[in-house]
Amino acid sequence: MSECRPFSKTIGVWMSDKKSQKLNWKELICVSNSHGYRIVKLDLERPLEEQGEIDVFLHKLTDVIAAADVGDPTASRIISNIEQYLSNHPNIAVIDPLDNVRILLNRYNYYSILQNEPTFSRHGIFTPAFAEFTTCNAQENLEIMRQRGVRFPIICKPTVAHGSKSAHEMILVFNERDLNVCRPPCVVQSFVNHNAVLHKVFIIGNRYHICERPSLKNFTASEDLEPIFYSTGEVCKADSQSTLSILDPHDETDLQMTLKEENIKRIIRVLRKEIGLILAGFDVVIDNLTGRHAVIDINVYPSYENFPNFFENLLNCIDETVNRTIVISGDNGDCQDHHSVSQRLNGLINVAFSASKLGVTGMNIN
Ligand SMILES: Nc1ncnc2c1ncn2[C@@H]1O[C@H](COP(=O)(O)OP(=O)(O)OP(=O)(O)O)[C@@H](O)[C@H]1O
Ligand SMILES: O=P(O)(O)O[C@H]1[C@H](OP(=O)(O)O)[C@@H](OP(=O)(O)O)[C@@H](O)[C@@H](O)[C@@H]1OP(=O)(O)O
Ligand SMILES: [Mg+2]
Repeated sequence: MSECRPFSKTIGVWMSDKKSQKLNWKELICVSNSHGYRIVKLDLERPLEEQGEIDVFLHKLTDVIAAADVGDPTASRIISNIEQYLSNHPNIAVIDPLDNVRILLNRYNYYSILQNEPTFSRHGIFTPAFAEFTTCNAQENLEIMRQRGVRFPIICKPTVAHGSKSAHEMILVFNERDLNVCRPPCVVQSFVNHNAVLHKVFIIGNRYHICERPSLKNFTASEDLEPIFYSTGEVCKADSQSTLSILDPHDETDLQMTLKEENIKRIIRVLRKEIGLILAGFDVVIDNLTGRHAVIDINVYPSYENFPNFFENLLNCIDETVNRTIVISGDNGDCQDHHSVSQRLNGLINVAFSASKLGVTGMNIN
């Protein structure tokens, strides 16, 4: 931890009550203070100008942006006040810029970014085929699926990826007969059998942590199976014990599938370049037939569960962003360089790893 020094800068923080209650504020304040920052909790109901000067705006506004996008007047007012405030104070470091966050609010948008990434396929990385339904017309939707190569079984996911409990309500559909359970606007995606293992990657700037979670067992298309409704939280949290995660006996004998660390780094680089978030996460499953890595979800400012030294890493990243300074370690040794944020997000240099019982942590991927 850095040595104590007087506070020279202020971090204004806002996140939902749900997220705020999970946050260890004491530790955030302590680590921030040791880096020379004071923490101010912002009240979005009051003018930001009245809440003191800030140097950093650290937020998770997904819920509010999502509500504003569907016309909620309070949320719209809050977002436009924040945008006005940030445009009046261009020197505030925003983690993360609202426009970048918006990209991840829509599943169709971010799957399209992943699908269009030319370097992925040669490294065995893909996003499963997907399509968007905007109406309830089952015949039309079937045709859309055919055109886009989406095959049963499918997972139907709300198009809006964040901002409410309902964003995480999923449906597994096994045949065209049951396509009418899909409620638009939604994205349907081909199901990838992955032996019920989910790899979650949490990213803080140039640092990341990978951990394993339970996931869905293997399925095939079937005329007999009824749709399965589930919420991500019931199946894919560290302590979830869903029967949907119990492999069938014949699945147990399948080959073990290994996560390719190199591929995780490739995905991180692409996300930085195309989406440009400092605080993000994504989920990967490994196709149990081909070993290819499927990116099935990207998240804004996720839970960071078990991320080693989360606050220290966060503050280091904030320091780098505020100072627009990074240490680049390459073959020619360490050097200091000054970059704009976008240049910084595009840079790719060095990696060092430390394995832990809880997962794998990578450092300095840029
Ligand atoms: N294409 C797929 N193939 C196989 N399983 C999938 C696929 N898409 C999603 N899943 C399963 O459904 C779960 C939820 O999907 P997804 O990650 O898209 O939802 P989410 O609610 O956005 O998740 P999170 O809470 O991590 O943000 C995944 O963790 C995985 O178990
Ligand atoms: O609820 P948890 O603590 O598990 O965190 C979840 C987080 O909720 P939070 O915003 O309250 O942190 C979710 O945010 P929204 O999509 O709803 O905005 C999303 O990022 C999930 O991926 C996180 O789950 P994890 O990826 O870690 O499984
Ligand atoms: Mg998600």
